[in-house]
Amino acid sequence: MALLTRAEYAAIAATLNFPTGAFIDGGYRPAISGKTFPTLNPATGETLAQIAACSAEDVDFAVLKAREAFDDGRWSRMHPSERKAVLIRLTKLMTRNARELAVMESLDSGKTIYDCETVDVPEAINCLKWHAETADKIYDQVSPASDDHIAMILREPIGVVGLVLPWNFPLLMLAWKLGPALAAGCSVVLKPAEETSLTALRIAELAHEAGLPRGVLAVLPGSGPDVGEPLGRHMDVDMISFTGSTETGKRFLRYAADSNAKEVVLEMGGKNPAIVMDDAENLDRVAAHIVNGAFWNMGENCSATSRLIVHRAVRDDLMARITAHAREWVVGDPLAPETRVGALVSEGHYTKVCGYLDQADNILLGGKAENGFVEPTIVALPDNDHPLAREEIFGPVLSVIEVGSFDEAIATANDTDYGLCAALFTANAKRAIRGARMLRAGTVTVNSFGEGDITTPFGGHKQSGFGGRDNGLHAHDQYTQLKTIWLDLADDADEAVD
Ligand SMILES: NC(=O)C1=CN([C@@H]2O[C@H](COP(=O)(O)OP(=O)(O)OC[C@H]3O[C@@H](n4cnc5c(N)ncnc54)[C@H](O)[C@@H]3O)[C@@H](O)[C@H]2O)C=CC1
Ligand code: BAL
Repeated sequence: MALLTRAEYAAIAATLNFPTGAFIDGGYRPAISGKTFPTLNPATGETLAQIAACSAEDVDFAVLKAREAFDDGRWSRMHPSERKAVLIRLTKLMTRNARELAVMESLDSGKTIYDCETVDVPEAINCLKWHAETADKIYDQVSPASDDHIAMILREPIGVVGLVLPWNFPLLMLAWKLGPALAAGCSVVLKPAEETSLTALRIAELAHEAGLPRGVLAVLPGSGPDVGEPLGRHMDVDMISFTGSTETGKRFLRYAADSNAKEVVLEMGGKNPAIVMDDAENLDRVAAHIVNGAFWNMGENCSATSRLIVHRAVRDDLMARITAHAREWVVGDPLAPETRVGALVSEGHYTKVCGYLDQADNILLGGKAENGFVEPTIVALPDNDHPLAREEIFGPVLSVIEVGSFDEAIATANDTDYGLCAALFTANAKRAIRGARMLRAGTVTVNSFGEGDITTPFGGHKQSGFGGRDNGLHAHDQYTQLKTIWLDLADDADEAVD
């Protein structure tokens, strides 16, 4: 789809109807308390809408309706091909409303319209479609039991699941989790991040227009303590799938331990290294990957390349190329199609990122921050112990650490509490494979930056991940549980029961 002009996007923005109610049992409704909270456009500070501020009583009601729906089988026992048809209809409705979703997402999050139009919306549609297609293609198993028995291993939907989402990819993270959860037949209570509730609320409406039965999907806007915690502690929620900070992720483990030992899958923070060795080829291409990895989505990305670990033999050449590429990234109005770096998601987050800029002594590029916007910034660090090398900044800030050998590069890369993604640039095939094996990360890319695609599992080692994976068929493991059914086939007359 060709991009529009800034004026055309502004005209669409002016016509948008923002959803404001919680979505429970097939329709929008106010929070039971009647309370609301504002959702802002971080690029302008303008209030877009007042949204229902849900709390524990809304969680109870949504879970009750989700449980009723699960138990009566209106979705969980619907024929898989019919579940698939409903989900495919949802993707068609999203495609029909793609432009509206892209503009809504950009206004609510500060993300660029360029990314919303070319990545977030099309990839969310593709992701839901991919999982929809699996609904009638995943088979159960029969075990190698004796001739007198048959043992079936069934994969059943786990039940009522709570999906707790971050604000950096509101629609895409929704699709990563909602696609496999609904394809598996689960009922879903979804909590968007309080900064970015709008597109999730709109998707719930489109899903019901597509034929999703009432009760199967609830969307509850509100704060972490008011909605996330009661969901995490709920005795009738079977599983939580969370994406966000490591600190909040760990809370969900405590909530589960204190309540019903529900399953918990956590996709958390990262401090992702990109290693560039002295034998890396085509440094200009390497530079383009590093810049994209560090500054795409304002660096508000769990897989962002935030540490460049570079061999000193190529450092100066590489840095010249990286700064040249980074200067091309236009910062500013998210609705202008040429913008590549929009606004940070909130004033609070902007203040946090500015606090890191204040700790940077040796800024090689950028460093300017104004009214919620931060320039792509490159900082040289003396070593890997500096706070900019250790803490997740979640802003467009790339730290550079110089090393003198392959072993030092790998050791520096692994010297972190996180283990989500890593990149390794080298022309030496043995080093590439050895390095990829030695790096403690869920995804390692060689001579590129990326997260894989919808077919490959995504999640972290160490404090970046727990309990399962998003994406690929592995995502379905989160939302299903195994059941074994043994059948005795022996002839009654021949068989003595001990
Ligand atoms: N891995 C990732 O993709 C993300 C990482 N982050 C990191 O986290 C930092 C802080 O951002 P936040 O928005 O505060 O992340 P967060 O992890 O607190 O928020 C993620 C989700 O958890 C919910 N939540 C927050 N507190 C909760 C609680 N006590 N109980 C239950 N649910 C709760 C939020 O409402 C949101 O829906 C960022 O600066 C960034 O470093 C943030 C968003 C996504
Ligand atoms: N990059 C996708 C996962 C995340 O940032 O939350």
